[in-house]
Amino acid sequence: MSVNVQADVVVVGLGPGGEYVAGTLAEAGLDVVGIEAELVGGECPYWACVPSKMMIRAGNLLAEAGRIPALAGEAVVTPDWTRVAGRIRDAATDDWNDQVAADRFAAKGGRLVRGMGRLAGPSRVTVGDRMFEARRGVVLATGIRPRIPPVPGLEETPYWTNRDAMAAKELPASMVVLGGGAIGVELAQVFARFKCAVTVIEGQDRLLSQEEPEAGELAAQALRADGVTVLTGARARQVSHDGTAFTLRLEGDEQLLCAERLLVATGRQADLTALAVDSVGIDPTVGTVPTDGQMRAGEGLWAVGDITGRGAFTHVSMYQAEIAVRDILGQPGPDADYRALPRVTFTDPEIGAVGLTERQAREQGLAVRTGMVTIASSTRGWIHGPGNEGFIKLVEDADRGVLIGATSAGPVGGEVLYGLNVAVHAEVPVDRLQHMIYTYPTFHRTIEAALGALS
Ligand SMILES: Cc1cc2nc3c(=O)[nH]c(=O)nc-3n(C[C@H](O)[C@H](O)[C@H](O)COP(=O)(O)OP(=O)(O)OC[C@H]3O[C@@H](n4cnc5c(N)ncnc54)[C@H](O)[C@@H]3O)c2cc1C
Ligand SMILES: NC(=O)c1ccc[n+]([C@@H]2O[C@H](COP(=O)([O-])OP(=O)(O)OC[C@H]3O[C@@H](n4cnc5c(N)ncnc54)[C@H](O)[C@@H]3O)[C@@H](O)[C@H]2O)c1
Repeated sequence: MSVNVQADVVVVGLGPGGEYVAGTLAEAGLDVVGIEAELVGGECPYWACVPSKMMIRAGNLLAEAGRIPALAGEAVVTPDWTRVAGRIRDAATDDWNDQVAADRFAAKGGRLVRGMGRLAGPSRVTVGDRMFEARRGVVLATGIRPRIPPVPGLEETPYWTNRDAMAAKELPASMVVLGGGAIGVELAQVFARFKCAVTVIEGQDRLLSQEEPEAGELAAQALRADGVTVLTGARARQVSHDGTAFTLRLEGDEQLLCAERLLVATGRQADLTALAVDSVGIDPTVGTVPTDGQMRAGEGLWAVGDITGRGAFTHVSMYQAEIAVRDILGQPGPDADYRALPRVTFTDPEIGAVGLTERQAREQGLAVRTGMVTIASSTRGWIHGPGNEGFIKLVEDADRGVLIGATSAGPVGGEVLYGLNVAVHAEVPVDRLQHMIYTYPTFHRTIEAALGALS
């Protein structure tokens, strides 16, 4: 090693989790080295949350215009992807340039090192031929990458991942989306709304298979209403590309699927071998970095964000980052608590959920009561008219009389989720929730009806 650099803290990976840890500790006066292989800010602002939500905002506007004839008159809209691509390039990503974020980190007093960090035993990280030694600790925040399934032929084709989709200057005429999870359903709907002929192939028997069955069914209905072909319980057997188009063969099906583009969205995984976590006694084959409640992964070692496997969401990475910062600064604070973990799939309708699904609760052997009411049956849903699909589903631990899970699907379903998030997090007794005043006529008033339906 030609150089040996000392610092208080070395943060590897400056996505939302690592950038927060590194920047906050630097502001607190520690000498922080932040190592980033690509762009400061990570996946979320450049290839994930932010650009995808810009696409969704645009797609939702088109869909909303389509609802005008039933309610308000005539509207003629002409979808133009160049507006979306331009906004992502100019406003969101600065043409995938992170200078602003790098300057922000430097202004806080952090030292940015560009390159691939690799652990070299406790408190040591190498980048090329440079060795960084941390006096107080190392924080791992390197995120996860697309998991490409071993479908014969796939590796040899120019398939897209989320990164290609976020950078698309124009949309293909047709696309197959492999995987009907969060990425698959969000992007399938947007692309369909911009007149791309989309087929989603999901291996499980429903979309959004981690969520309530009703959520997957609603997502499928919404996608189909936008013209998407949804194939569940389907798996690709073989993929090829002839220089122009993709051809997919499905297991147990002789029919061929052809499309201009193939988006692979079949989950994501960490590359812990590249990070050499074995040098600090962590098994790289486990796939995630185990941590305790203070985000400690070992002596002088912390981990935050997607690599911890506690929910691949920006809000989880930042929640964990806050805990790690406190712990590194020696300040006491509560352990990480994932009982009320919220997530929102930003389809139209939005599908938000918090805590356990009914099935997860039953598998824990709890005495479960559920209540479910559609948004359309509420006054606000009825007033809303077209686009009012959705429901509130509650999961109660009947022995304790508290909600332990909930799904809020509908227009602004992700916003309505907030009240349920508080209820699950704070363990507000159902009896108290049933006796509070719910504003009329709101979407969230459906929660009151769902509480009344608990059985
Ligand atoms: C299409 C898409 C849409 C999404 N939408 C949402 C959403 O709406 N809401 C939400 O909450 N979440 C969303 N997510 C998830 C969200 O993007 C992640 O949870 C979040 O980015 C995780 O942050 P992180 O800090 O753990 O890792 P990342 O953001 O992945 O950042 C890790 C950083 O580490 C760097 N790195 C990796 N290895 C090394 C190394 N060895 N040395 C140095 N640097 C390294 C990487 O270059 C990267 O910059 C979405 C994800 C995708 C793919
Ligand atoms: N709105 C949000 O918060 C948001 C949006 C996008 C992504 N994300 C995060 O990113 C993560 C990754 O997203 P994702 O959609 O890639 O993963 P995912 O795990 O959510 O969904 C992947 C889907 O692909 C299916 N699948 C796997 N292998 C398959 C195969 N060979 N053929 C057909 N289907 C197959 C799985 O059954 C699963 O339903 C999400 O879990 C989420 O944490 C969040």
